[in-house]
Amino acid sequence: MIELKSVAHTYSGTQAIKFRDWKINNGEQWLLLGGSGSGKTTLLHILTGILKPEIGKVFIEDTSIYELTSRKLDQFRGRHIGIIFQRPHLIKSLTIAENLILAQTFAGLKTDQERVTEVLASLDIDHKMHAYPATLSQGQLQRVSIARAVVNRPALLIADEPTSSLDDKNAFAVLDLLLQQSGLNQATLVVATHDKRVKDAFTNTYELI
Ligand SMILES: Nc1ncnc2c1ncn2[C@@H]1O[C@H](COP(=O)(O)OP(=O)(O)OP(=O)(O)O)[C@@H](O)[C@H]1O
Repeated sequence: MIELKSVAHTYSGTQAIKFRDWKINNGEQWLLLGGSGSGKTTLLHILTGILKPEIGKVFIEDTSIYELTSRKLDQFRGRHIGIIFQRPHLIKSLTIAENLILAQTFAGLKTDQERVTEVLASLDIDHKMHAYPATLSQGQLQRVSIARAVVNRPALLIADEPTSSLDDKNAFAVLDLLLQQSGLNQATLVVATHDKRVKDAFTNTYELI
């Protein structure tokens, strides 16, 4: 379960952004909606352990994440949170498989080549396992970044604007993959977007105003 309790944040020189309490049960799929400047990125950073809110608490699987030491929080993030950015951030000098193995190592986990192959196969991209990122298409890179996000079986899978730069066909294809992967890996899914096209795919919505 993921819980946001009495969270608010103030950047220096700006008004406080207050976030409604939010309880997400395991396996649920949520849309985080909000217009430009409403605080979506701020909230994603708070949820993913990147930004400690000025006040309030964030619990992931009973751990109050901002009470961890920074080293423990880094490992916790690697193990329990998978993030998919709008554009894939892969290491160019490593192959696709090596990029996924690095994600395991960063999380303090043992290298598990079988899991890497399994995840790449579930996204139909295992044939590119030994290729370098520069040789893949954008759509293929997007699938690899989903694979990297789920490789450690995170409790929470977060996607930040995964569809807004895509045409209708590709936007729905990426959305299908996210929903499918969150189901396969029993991960809670939060998709942050201002892309109203994806609204119907979710029953749960947390809206920032
Ligand atoms: N580092 C910062 N310093 C000061 N103010 C900031 C900082 N980051 C964000 N803000 C302000 O906090 C508010 C929320 O910003 P945030 O980036 O979370 O919004 P958003 O919903 O993600 O917007 P968008 O959809 O345009 O990316 C905005 O008013 C923004 O100007």
